[in-house]
Amino acid sequence: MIEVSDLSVRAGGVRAVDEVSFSIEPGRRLGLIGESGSGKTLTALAIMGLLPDGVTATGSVRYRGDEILHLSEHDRAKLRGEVMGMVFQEPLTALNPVMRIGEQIAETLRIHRGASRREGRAAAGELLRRVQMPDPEDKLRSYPHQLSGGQRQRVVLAIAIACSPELVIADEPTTALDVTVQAEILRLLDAVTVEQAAFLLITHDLPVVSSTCDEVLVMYGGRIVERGPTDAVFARPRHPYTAGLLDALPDLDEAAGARLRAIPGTVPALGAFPSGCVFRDRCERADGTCAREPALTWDRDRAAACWHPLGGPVAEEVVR
Ligand SMILES: Nc1ncnc2c1ncn2[C@@H]1O[C@H](COP(=O)(O)OP(=O)(O)OP(=O)(O)O)[C@@H](O)[C@H]1O
Repeated sequence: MIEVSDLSVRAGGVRAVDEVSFSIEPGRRLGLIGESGSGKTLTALAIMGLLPDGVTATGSVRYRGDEILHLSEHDRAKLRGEVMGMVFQEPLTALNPVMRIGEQIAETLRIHRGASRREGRAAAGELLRRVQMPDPEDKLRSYPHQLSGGQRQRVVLAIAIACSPELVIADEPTTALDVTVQAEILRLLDAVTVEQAAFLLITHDLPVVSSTCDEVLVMYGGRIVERGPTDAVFARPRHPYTAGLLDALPDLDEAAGARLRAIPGTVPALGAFPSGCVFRDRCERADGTCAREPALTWDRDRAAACWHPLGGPVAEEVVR
């Protein structure tokens, strides 16, 4: 459906994305991973037609066979609403600070679907329910600053899926959120994009890719250095960079029989832990001695870890 061929992006005099090619088929979930600065965001922005001034793209991006990379801004904006939706890292920058939530969602439907004011408002309420916003009718009248970060990201998601796009791109959709709502937003993204056609997830979070994506692309220095079915790439990484990324994760098999390894220097975050993480309001250590919050429990049959947001891992243990 979306075919990217030899896409290069020049930013600040350098080729930040270097002849990248891949396609996203309907119904597929593609993970784009790689270290900071490897070119993931610029790749997504080039697909969306949202590159900042002075940043230029060459190569080809095709939608249903038609070249879209160099369409006029007017045509790109139309495609963005109708065919592609994007969820950004920081929801505040994606929302208009002086416009009520309901109007922002309804505006998308008015522009792209020709909805009347009333229809737009009714649909906005329904979309807020779909993204599981608490008190959706009240929230329609709120301004972005009156919502929490997680609630704002739900609004961005509602706008992104308002016109049932064929592709949803999410760029680090949970990085800016409190750790306690990250898992919830990811579950929601997963659920709403199941109903959509294709999903491109940009993240540093390998466990999330592992549990969400069918295929994965690994970027390094602007190039794709490895690609393939997620299970195969994670089980047998061929590129040393991918192997290095995977090595940075705690090993659950090891954990089943021994103490878990702490990752030196990492701030505990969802991204540092394997899939199957469950966030609780309070720590759920087996012996019940830890009352810190928030805390993380993962794979409770085999291992559990507690951490404090400022102090790093405070305890790691095997639960038998
Ligand atoms: N507007 C810009 N002008 C100049 N250079 C830019 C611009 N935007 C990005 N770059 C540079 O392009 C390179 C790729 O940036 P990009 O944001 O795509 O990386 P990324 O892989 O998404 O990183 P992160 O995971 O930190 O978001 C980086 O070196 C970045 O500094």
